[in-house]
Amino acid sequence: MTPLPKNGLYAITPNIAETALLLEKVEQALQGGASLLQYRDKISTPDETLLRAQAIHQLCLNYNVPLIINDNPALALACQAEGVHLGQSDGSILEARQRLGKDALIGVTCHHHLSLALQAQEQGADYVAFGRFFNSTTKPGTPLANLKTLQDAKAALSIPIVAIGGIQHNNAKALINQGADFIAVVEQIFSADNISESCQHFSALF
Ligand SMILES: Cc1ncc(COP(=O)(O)OP(=O)(O)O)c(N)n1
Ligand SMILES: Cc1ncsc1CCOP(=O)(O)O
Ligand SMILES: [Mg+2]
Repeated sequence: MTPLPKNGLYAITPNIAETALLLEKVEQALQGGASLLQYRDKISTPDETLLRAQAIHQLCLNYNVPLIINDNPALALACQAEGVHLGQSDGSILEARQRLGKDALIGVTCHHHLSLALQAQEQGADYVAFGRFFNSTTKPGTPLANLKTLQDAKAALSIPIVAIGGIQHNNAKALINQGADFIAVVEQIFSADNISESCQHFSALF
């Protein structure tokens, strides 16, 4: 099991129909220094998803980067990923913990609510995620968090804090300064002409 790093860039995969292209882009993100990777896929069939998750996990192992599976503890177990990310409607932390074991990394979406984060921490989450912080084309319309959310969270929580949503090279530093241990990014990484370079720019902010 690759452990959770202290901080850094958390790369999250976009929906990409072609598996070879997805894997190529994931490898470029790993080469660019992403310290955590989430496989998030809202378009593939369960069979495709398993094959992709296994291939992505092999890449992550090569770079010593933990793989987090979005939404789906069963898939995390099947591909032996390091963990799972749960939204507020994606099932309980307790169930995921029972399924994946004590060493699994479990992350939880808390939008802009410190109360949800405190609850998640109490229930054994390994990190909490706040956001979106800015306009996001990947997931528009989710509730907005702000810098005060991060400051309050930093003061109240002992587990790592992830910031997500519309994060770009020019707005990430403020989030890190206010307490984000990880910045989670889809678009500005995976739509870049040079994915590795984009990751290097983000990683250099830590
Ligand atoms: C690191 C991170 N933070 C938040 C989310 C969003 O999770 P969720 O609210 O379940 O929404 P979907 O991603 O499933 O659409 C995330 N995936 N990762
Ligand atoms: C999954 C998710 N949850 C809140 S915003 C978001 C999308 C983040 O993607 P981007 O970095 O492209 O805004
Ligand atoms: Mg989800």
